[in-house]
Parts: sequence; C-alpha cells; structure tokens
Amino acid sequence: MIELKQLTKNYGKGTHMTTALSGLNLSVEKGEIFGVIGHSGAGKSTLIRCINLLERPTSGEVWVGGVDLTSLSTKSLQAERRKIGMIFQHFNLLSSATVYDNIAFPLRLIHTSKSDIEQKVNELLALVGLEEHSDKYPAQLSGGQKQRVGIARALASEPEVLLCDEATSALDPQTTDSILKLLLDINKRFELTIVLITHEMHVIQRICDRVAVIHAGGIVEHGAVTDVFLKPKHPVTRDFIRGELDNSEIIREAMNVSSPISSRVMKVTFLGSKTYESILSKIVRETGVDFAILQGTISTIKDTPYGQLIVRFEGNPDDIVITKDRLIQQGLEVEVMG
Ligand SMILES: Nc1ncnc2c1ncn2[C@@H]1O[C@H](COP(=O)(O)OP(=O)(O)OP(=O)(O)O)[C@@H](O)[C@H]1O
Repeated sequence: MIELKQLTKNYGKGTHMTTALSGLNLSVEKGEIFGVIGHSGAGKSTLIRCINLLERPTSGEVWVGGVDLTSLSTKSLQAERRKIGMIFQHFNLLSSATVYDNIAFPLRLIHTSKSDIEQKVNELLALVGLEEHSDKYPAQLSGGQKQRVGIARALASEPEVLLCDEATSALDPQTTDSILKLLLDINKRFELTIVLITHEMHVIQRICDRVAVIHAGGIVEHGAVTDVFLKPKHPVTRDFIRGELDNSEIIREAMNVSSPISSRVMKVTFLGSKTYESILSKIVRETGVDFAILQGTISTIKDTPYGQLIVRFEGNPDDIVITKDRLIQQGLEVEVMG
C-alpha cells in the first residue's frame, strides 16, 4: 500500500544542512496498523509528512496505492492526497468553525452537495460519538473530543490511508486509550491502512501489527510487534522496551545470590495460547529442577497474549540443560541470561 524507497530529506544547505532522513526504505501493507517509534529528532515527523508530501523529500520515491507521488503534477497530487487522511498531535482544527463545519470542511473543498455533506457529517459524528456536540466550537471541547473531530474530518473524504502524527501525545492515559480503541475500530470497519508515529511503546503495543524503529534518519529494526517487542535487537529498541519490561536490575541481583548447587538464570517467553498453559510446572516436575521466578509479566500485544518470566533454575547442570531444551521443544522462547 505504501512504499518508501531510498527516501532522503535534507533541511537547509551547506554547513547548515541537517539530514533528517537518510536513504530510508519502508513498506506498509494494506489494512495494517503500522507504527514508527523513535526518540526526539530521529526523523518521525519528517517521515510521516513525506508520505503525503506535506514535506517533499530531497530524493527517493513515495509510492501510495501503486502511484509514485513524487512524480505527479500539483493537480494530480491533490487528487491522490484525498486518499490520505491525517491527524495531528495538536488537532489542527479551525477554531472559528463548529465541530460540524470542521468535519464538513474537506467536503466543501471538493464541492460536495449540501445534502450529501449533511448525511456524511452526521454519519461521522455518530462514528466518533460526538452527535451531541456538533454546534460547539473547538475551545468548548476536551482534548479527546478534539481528536475525535480530527479523526472525523480526516475520514470525511473516505481515505485509504490514515496518517497519525503523535495523535495521542497530548492526551491523558484514559483518553489515549479511548482514541486508540477508536483507531482500532475504524481500521477494522473500513480496512483502513494506518501509519502512526509515536515515542511511546505502549501505543505500539496496544494497536499496531508491525513496527519500525527509527534512529538518526534510518530504520534500525522492524517487524511484527510481537517479535520486536519480545526480542529487541537494536540498543534503541531495547531502550524503548526497558520501561515496559525492565529486568536488568533484578537479574544483576539474582546473579549475586550464592547458591550451594548450580543455577542458571533464563528469560522464558510464552506467546499466544501457550501463555495460559502449565508448561513450566510440568517440565520441572519431570526433570527434578527447582526454580524461582525473579520477575514476571503477563500482558497482551494487540490481541495476542504473552508472558515473560525471568527464572532462576537450580539443580544438576545436566537437568537444567534438559529443562531448557524441553521448554524450547514446547514452543517457548528461552534465553540464557547468566
Ligand atoms: N523545518 C526544519 N528545518 C530544519 N531542520 C529541521 C526541520 N524539521 C526538522 N528538522 C530537523 O530534522 C531532524 C528530524 O526532525 P523530526 O522533527 O522529523 O524528528 P522527530 O523524530 O519527529 O522529533 P520530535 O519527536 O522531537 O518531533 C531533527 O534534527 C530536526 O532538528
């Protein structure tokens, strides 16, 4: 659906030049929710603004729905842009227009009839749960309500792609959750492809199918959220996950515990239905190894349950190896940490 090829964006010239994106490649499938995460200054905003050419790349190609946007005339680009909606961190609503008129705005631009506008805006108001607020002005709304208007406005021209530029960063956790639920709902209902940028891993964990980690203008790691989240490879990814699954301190302490018999610390990861099975207890009963759980998390990544335990196994060294092998045979991920 979206393909970015060798995308480079430089701001300024000569000694004042900043390279925001450097030969970046990225591919987003139709109907998925794709997250891009990165620290401040990594190039997230530049990247998302290049997808609808709000920012024109210095070089490279931007393919959306089989069309290279960088090759189009201004008029053709305007038509293609209608297929791409966008929402913003600070909502970007027209402050002097009512909720109704904000949502109607893109439809008036393309000369939609008054009755069609009325029907469409009412549908969208119901979709985002703002039927009661259509005559209010943005200043009379909460942050979450403003973002709902932003979403309704973005959907008015029935786009195939929705770009979300830090759409929940200005909202409190509860409101963030309700907006993320709404995005999930419209993704399913309209098979809408969603690309979002964020610096918050929990946003990715909650709704994204795949994720790319951006650092210094390039993608350093990408894949299914379950893979990237549970088996991070790049230091920047590990950095983001540290807040969610921090186990460095507890492992350091566990290493210092002196034990009369041999012991190994392992990270055991369960995914999907295995999260709820009693695999660990069955295996240690057979191998005769004891264990202490040093840390444990059970949560979900989008709809997929997962569990991650940091376990110290104690016993005969051969039996500990057999325990590890059996866990792997049962389809669990095991990483020996020390
Ligand atoms: N209009 C501009 N002129 C000059 N430099 C810019 C411009 N916009 C962005 N940059 C620079 O490009 C780099 C990437 O910025 P960008 O805003 O894309 O990063 P970001 O990951 O979105 O950061 P943040 O999360 O802080 O918004 C930064 O070094 C930034 O200073």
